[in-house]
Amino acid sequence: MAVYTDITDDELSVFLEGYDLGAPLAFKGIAEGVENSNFLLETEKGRYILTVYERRVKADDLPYFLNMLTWLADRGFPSARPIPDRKGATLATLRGKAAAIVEFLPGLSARRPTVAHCREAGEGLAWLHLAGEGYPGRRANDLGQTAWAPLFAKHRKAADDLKPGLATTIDKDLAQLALMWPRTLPSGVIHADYFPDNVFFQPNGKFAAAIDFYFACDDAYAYDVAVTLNAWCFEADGSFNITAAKALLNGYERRRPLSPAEKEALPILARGAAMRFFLTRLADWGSTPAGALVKPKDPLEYERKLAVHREGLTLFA
Ligand SMILES: Nc1ncnc2c1ncn2[C@@H]1O[C@H](COP(=O)(O)OP(=O)(O)O)[C@@H](O)[C@H]1O
Ligand SMILES: N[C@@H](CCOP(=O)(O)O)C(=O)O
Repeated sequence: MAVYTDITDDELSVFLEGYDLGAPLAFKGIAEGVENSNFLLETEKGRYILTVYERRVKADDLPYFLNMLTWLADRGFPSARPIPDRKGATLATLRGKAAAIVEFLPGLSARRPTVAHCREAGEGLAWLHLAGEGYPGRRANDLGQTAWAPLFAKHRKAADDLKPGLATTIDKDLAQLALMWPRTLPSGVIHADYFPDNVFFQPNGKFAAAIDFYFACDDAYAYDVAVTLNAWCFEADGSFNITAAKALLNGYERRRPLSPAEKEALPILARGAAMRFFLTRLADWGSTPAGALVKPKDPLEYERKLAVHREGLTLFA
């Protein structure tokens, strides 16, 4: 359960006095998620999500994320609009930690994404990329390719503990990725964590919304597509579902056609994207705060995806 910070009823009432949202009617912690503490908040004015930022989210980055959410919502993209307090600020402090209230978005995530979900998710991602164009905020991808080797250096032992000999394999992967990484692809605002739990669908299966923009940054659009392919198109048995992948790409291209260079780069981008999530999961393995009741995500799931990409993918005939 991702509730690291507990908020009492009194604290909530005092906090809400700063907003024009009326009195609280219901307030409960949300089990899903791993990064921040999230609460479902119902007030006399409506339903909201209260987030207390923890762990990886740097306070200095919060204006970038919150202003982006406002930017996207202003352009009609279905992301959660931040709610300003009575002074117009969207960033607040609660229990000494940064916090924000955002709009509650209806919709359900797909626990077992189908090919149709993949197509819709792909289209939603392209919509997000287009809606982000012109956003004036800048944030480098601090989990981009150049960050991987230094991150892995701190966790080599954990890798060998998980699977003897894995550290040497990862070293070789990192060297190849550094040599082959594309650096001139079209770039802009990317979500960078567009996993099934961060995408909502309407009851008719249509794309409804995207949440959890706290890894968003400037990077190649096709890298975001690669992160998404990895997150949505692998089967439980570890095989890559090419039909789902083609549907995802087809959905994406309904709104934003990929250039030949982007298509050509997808296999190496997908390998790098698998490395990125393997590494953060490896770093989290065993370092989850006591009492948070959060189950760390399995690094080996991404090590298996990495192994598939080592063999190379054929996405376009
Ligand atoms: N704007 C929102 N509208 C509706 N539900 C939300 C919203 N934001 C978060 N949630 C709920 O909270 C859960 C955790 O949110 P998320 O941002 O993914 O957390 P974390 O950053 O900790 O991973 C989501 O799975 C979803 O159920
Ligand atoms: N998607 C990442 C972990 C981040 O979790 P989220 O709940 O913020 O999406 C992973 O699977 O490793």
